[in-house]
Amino acid sequence: MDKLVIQGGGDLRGSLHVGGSKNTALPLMAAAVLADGVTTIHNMPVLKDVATFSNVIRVTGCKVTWEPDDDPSTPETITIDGSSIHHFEAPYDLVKQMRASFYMLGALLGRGGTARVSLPGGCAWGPRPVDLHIKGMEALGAEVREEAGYVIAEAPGGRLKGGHMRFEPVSVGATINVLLAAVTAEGESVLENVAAEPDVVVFGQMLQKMGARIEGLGTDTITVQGVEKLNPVEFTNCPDRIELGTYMIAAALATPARETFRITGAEPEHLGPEFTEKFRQTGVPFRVVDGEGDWSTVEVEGVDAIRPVSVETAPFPGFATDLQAQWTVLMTQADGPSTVRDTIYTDRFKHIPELRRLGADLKVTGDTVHVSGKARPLSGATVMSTDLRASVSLVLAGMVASGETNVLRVYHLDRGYERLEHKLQKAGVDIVREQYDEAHAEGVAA
Ligand SMILES: CC(=O)N[C@H]1[C@@H](OP(=O)(O)OP(=O)(O)OC[C@H]2O[C@@H](n3ccc(=O)[nH]c3=O)[C@H](O)[C@@H]2O)O[C@H](CO)[C@@H](O)[C@@H]1O
Ligand SMILES: C=C(OP(=O)(O)O)C(=O)O
Repeated sequence: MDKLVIQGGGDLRGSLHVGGSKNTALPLMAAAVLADGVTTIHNMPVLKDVATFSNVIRVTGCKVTWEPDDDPSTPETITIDGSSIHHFEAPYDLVKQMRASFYMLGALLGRGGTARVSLPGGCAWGPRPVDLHIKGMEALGAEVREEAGYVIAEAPGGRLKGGHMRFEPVSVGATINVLLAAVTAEGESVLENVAAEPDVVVFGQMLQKMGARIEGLGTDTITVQGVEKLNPVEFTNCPDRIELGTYMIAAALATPARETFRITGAEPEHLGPEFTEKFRQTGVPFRVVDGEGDWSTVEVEGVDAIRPVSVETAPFPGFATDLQAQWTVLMTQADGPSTVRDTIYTDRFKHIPELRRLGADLKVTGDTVHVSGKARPLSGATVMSTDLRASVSLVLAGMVASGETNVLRVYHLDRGYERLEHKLQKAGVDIVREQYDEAHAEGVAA
């Protein structure tokens, strides 16, 4: 297994580059399965999750070509040839590795009217049900049953029918899955209380380019007029908004006062107004300037003092739950107490005991973390990654802690941050990846 070893207290200087969005890349890949031909997607991140999903798609007989290179600043291109699809299944061994594999339910139903997809496996935190995904397929006329850990769905007569579905609560994944199925259903579908995250909007735009008739992207109601088939296209993925938010927080934490740190390849609009406003309230100056090509550069200026700012997560345009763990670390360096509340995943706090090991003064009551602020400085320790965003929060904390921090189980981090240690090294952070034998490591429970 790999761990990251960080010598904390150093400065962040220069720039970091944002890669293609993970949470958009995965539905874009699922969309490609709907077309009988070769779809090309640019600006793909080189991530474990993209590799896993490529394998999920390969099981169906579709050909996936992906040749990542070693330079994280150059975007990658993936091609998915849907013409040879013949096996309408997503097996447990792959689906258990990544929850978004469940998008194959909508993709396979939409493409062939039949799907056998494993239920997603163990969760990184609390319950993450898929009831809305299944109800959505039923609303489109699918006959769905569960058998031996698999969801088996059939469209009577081989094609789904338009239907009505209201999502409660708002769900990114269920909106995507039901859209995948609805675009080729016969007739009109009305989807209410849908997610408006940029991941969903950009995915919907690719479906439109493929010939889907969709209205209402980015609002709370989407209407679809089903078409018989979709065409393969060439499409460009958007930058990763969570990576951008993470780097803005890193810059606020570690850029020397009055120096400017640059985050390139960004799409700041995708962060949403709530994050931007809360970041502004911390007193850390930032501005958006033109960048290379289609994307922007965000310039963050280092400060002497960070103001405490409480946040509460909410569906887009609210504060993203995928940024709350990183925000908690930012608030450990603020000049006073604050709270971080997660209303989407009310128990997404597995990073808290680990941050406490670094000396952070944090208390959890219900869905809220109480952060005491900078009064208690952080110092290096060995900590364990438990999920993707938890693990990057530990890296951020390690960057500001005095001494050495060892972040174990970084395979979680590799799901969503492309070559993070290489990027951080270039920006002046003393961070290295090392192999370790967890079972025999001193002081580490297996
Ligand atoms: C691959 C991907 O894009 N993952 C993101 C996606 O996850 P994911 O799509 O799994 O998250 P959802 O938006 O579905 O979850 C939102 C809420 O809906 C609930 N729910 C969801 C589905 C369902 O069938 N029933 C139900 O009750 C969940 O428990 C949660 O409370 O959105 C989350 C919320 O922004 C992010 O944290 C994840 O990074
Ligand atoms: C939680 C995340 O992904 P997933 O939904 O695939 O677990 C994430 O991207 O932060």
